[in-house]
Amino acid sequence: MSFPSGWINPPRQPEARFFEQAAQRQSVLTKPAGSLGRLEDVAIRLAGLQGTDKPALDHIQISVFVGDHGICEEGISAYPQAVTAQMIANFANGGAAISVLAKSLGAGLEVVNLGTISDVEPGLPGVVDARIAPCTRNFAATNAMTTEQVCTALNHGDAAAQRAADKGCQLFIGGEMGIGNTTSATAIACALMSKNPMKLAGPGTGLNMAGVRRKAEVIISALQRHDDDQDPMAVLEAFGGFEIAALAGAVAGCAARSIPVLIDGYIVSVAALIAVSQQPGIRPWLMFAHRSAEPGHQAILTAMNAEPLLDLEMRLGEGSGAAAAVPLLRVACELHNNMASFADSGVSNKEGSHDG
Ligand SMILES: Cc1cc2ncn([C@H]3O[C@H](COP(=O)(O)O)[C@@H](O)[C@H]3O)c2cc1C
Ligand SMILES: O=C(O)c1cccnc1
Repeated sequence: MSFPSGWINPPRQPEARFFEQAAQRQSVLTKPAGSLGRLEDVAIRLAGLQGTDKPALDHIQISVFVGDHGICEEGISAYPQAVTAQMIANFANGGAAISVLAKSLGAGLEVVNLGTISDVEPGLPGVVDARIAPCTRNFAATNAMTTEQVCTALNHGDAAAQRAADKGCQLFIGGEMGIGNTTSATAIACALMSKNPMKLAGPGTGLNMAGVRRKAEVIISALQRHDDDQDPMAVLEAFGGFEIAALAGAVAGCAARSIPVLIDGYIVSVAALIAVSQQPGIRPWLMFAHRSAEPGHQAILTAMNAEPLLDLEMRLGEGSGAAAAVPLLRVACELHNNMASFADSGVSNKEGSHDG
């Protein structure tokens, strides 16, 4: 199997003229310059990325990538691994946070099952069967994934980006579910950024202080085996997981298809960091929704020079933080598209004229 082209080739860059036009429009709307603060930036970003003078968010696609983690053998999560498969049914049955959010936003939702330890009932609506193996291998002992598995997962992510493109997606949100994946994500982040796991490891689903320490120690010893290779492929192979690799493939696939991506919390940000490490040209296509309560998130945001919109102390994942930011993005578009200009409204601008 070959790598998706978005993984190998740099994406097209968004065109400067749409950003410039949108910034120009913001400057003539009936408000003091800059007074809508970051809502102005959001509208300009979306207009620029969508290549339009009227940014819109009528077609939002959410793909939740799911996979189990061998590292759970080390006791690094507060929850049992069986929850991963159980949550697939919960996503499909509408009971998960992201299911409720997607419904309320009118967004498309699909769940990409990359492999779980426990069985998942076949034929659940909205679940894509992309099973690679029941679980990654325990990265405390060996590489989490083979090269082939990483490549397959990247392609599953790219396929999700293609499905989104086929539906005319204006904004893509990737989510994840996989008990143990904050450990995998932390190991990846530490490897890519040469950070100390004692600084980045956090409670995830709710470890106590001793649990967080133990989690950091597991990562420290795995990093020693890994021998400092910061190549994104090597890091994915070493630390997994299937859903994180697929997310990196989806982010790259969206950038390759000129689809803006709204990045969720800790785990999705790590997947974005992998994709950006592989292809720096992906970064302009990403917007960052929220700062997770997971303590390591800020370091990852800083590495990508990202200032997220929200800080609600959320720490769920599933794409929920990104979904929670969508109403704000929509408000930014409404204001941008529908406010009157000084010239149209007869309101005087700073210079006392109406033709601004
Ligand atoms: C019921 C439940 C629903 C979730 N939805 C997302 N996560 C989040 O928690 C997990 C990561 O935390 P850790 O590394 O500590 O296991 C991931 O599945 C993530 O998506 C959930 C966790 C649970 C328990
Ligand atoms: O911010 C996240 O993505 C997150 C944090 C804790 C657990 N699961 C996900």
